[in-house]
Amino acid sequence: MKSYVILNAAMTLDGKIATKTGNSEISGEKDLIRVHELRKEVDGIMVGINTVMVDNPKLTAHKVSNNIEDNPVRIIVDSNVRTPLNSNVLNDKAKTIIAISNNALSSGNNNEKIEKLKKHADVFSAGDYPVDLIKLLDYLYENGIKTLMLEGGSTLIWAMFKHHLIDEIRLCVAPLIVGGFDAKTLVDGEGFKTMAEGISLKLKNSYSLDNDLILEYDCLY
Ligand SMILES: NC(=O)C1=CN([C@@H]2O[C@H](COP(=O)(O)OP(=O)(O)OC[C@H]3O[C@@H](n4cnc5c(N)ncnc54)[C@H](O)[C@@H]3O)[C@@H](O)[C@H]2O)C=CC1
Ligand SMILES: Nc1nc(O)c(N)c(N[C@@H]2O[C@H](COP(=O)(O)O)[C@@H](O)[C@H]2O)n1
Repeated sequence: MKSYVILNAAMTLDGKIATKTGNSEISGEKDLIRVHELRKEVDGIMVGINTVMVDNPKLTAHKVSNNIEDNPVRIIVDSNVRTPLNSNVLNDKAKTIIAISNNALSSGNNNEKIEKLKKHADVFSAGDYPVDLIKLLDYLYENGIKTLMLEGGSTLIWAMFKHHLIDEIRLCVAPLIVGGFDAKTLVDGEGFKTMAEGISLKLKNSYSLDNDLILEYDCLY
């Protein structure tokens, strides 16, 4: 069994989830409240290590609650043990799991960093390289994370789609165009070769929040 995964992200009308400089402040205040209500509902929230390095997010429900018990378990997918020790995700506001690769664990080069991380987080290793997402989701489910919010970024979202691990999408489309070859889109990675291989979606809800459009889809596999 694996966790039920909800991908939540904000993108510009031209499909970017950050500008070429990594600025990702896209959606309006009402959408951010929606995001934090969702964080409060789910058991876990997962991001890739680049998101931690670029945004230094807290990944708590801080806009809607000060109660630590409302915060989801934070999961960082970090094959090479790059999580900075002063990251907000290592604060005491919620439990954190750092998922690393078996290669990073067995090389011996990261022992000191892993010991330091273990003072603030659980460290779980799966897959030689990169992190085996299927094993990770099994582990999360077995450890009580039945619902998991995936917040990004583009590389991790691609890997999760490639393995058919995303069940639902909640997307905020903001009325903005930023362009840029180097600006991250909702899904990057190597991509599928044909439309036939693409993930089919079923639109199940759409509504406006001030100037933002919220789209909700089920993934059909
Ligand atoms: N607008 C929005 O809703 C959001 C925007 N962002 C933006 O996304 C950008 C970061 O996205 P990316 O650079 O694509 O990085 P990412 O956050 O997706 O992290 C990717 C990294 O995760 C690690 N990783 C470990 N195992 C992996 C696996 N099995 N598959 C894939 N990756 C694995 C790799 O080191 C990989 O480089 C930032 O600029 C951030 O601001 C991030 C979250 C939400
Ligand atoms: N849905 C959404 N809309 C935006 O406008 C955003 N900027 C994001 N970004 C995500 O939120 C993280 C910051 O979270 P904290 O408030 O620090 O907990 C950021 O890293 C993105 O994951 N999302």
